[in-house]
Amino acid sequence: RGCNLTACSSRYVLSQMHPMWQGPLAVPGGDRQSPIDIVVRKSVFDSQLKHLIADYDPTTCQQIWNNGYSFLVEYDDTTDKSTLKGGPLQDKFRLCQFHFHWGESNAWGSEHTVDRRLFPAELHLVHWNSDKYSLFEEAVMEDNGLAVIGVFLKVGKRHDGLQKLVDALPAIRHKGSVVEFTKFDAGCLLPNNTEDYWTYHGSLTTPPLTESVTWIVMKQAIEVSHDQLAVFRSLLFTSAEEEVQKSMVNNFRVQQPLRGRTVRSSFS
Ligand SMILES: NS(=O)(=O)/N=C1/NCCS1
Ligand SMILES: [Zn+2]
Repeated sequence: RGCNLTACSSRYVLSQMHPMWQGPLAVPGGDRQSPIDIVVRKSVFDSQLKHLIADYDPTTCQQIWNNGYSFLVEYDDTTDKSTLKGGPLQDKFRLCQFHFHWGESNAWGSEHTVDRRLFPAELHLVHWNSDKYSLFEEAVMEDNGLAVIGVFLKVGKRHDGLQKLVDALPAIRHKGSVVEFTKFDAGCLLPNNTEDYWTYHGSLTTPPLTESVTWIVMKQAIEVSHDQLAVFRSLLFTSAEEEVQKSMVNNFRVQQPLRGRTVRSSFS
């Protein structure tokens, strides 16, 4: 169970596609696409924004796999055991998976930017609205269906919580490989400061690119070591059968027009 990057039919014409995970350049009628650049001085402080309440149960962690775009850690989302509430959200959202986007070098890799500042990688914790819908696949099509927390990664000290995940990557080098991965607390990947975030209405950045996401982008990055990031780059886009192996790097989407949207901040 749990959602994944591929388990949804994309309704966009393939011919408009970039490399598969880029999605089409312009989504037909898309006026709330992601990712975007967050222009700090144009963000609007909203005192009504609450604390984020992430309550993740490590026993709901099930597997880690390479889906050919990224690697994802999937959670059992058949009950409300790992949930996100508060922040900009009116409802309770269930954690279904998390994954990352990164570059071939530490100079770039994140999908969102802050005043054009790029980070070497970005974590996405994907949740769906379990107050209103009963499956991810349902929620993914609805305006208020999803909530994704974005956390920037920067190069610094080793992240001890991340290491368990890094150690599992060699076993899922190829597209389509999956291994059991349990008792992982996704909360350990959140920054110490979860009070300060930006939030805006946007879309998934990989197919189906649906405009169903309340984005919550944390102001504080987490630190990971250079070597930990290097292991991300040892993954492959390609399956074991393919002749030409392509390293899994630069799996981020190009930034999308803001189209008049307001980015709100939880801090002034
Ligand atoms: N990168 S993302 O989290 O916005 N895209 C997704 N597509 C399907 C599940 S999450
Ligand atoms: Zn993502």
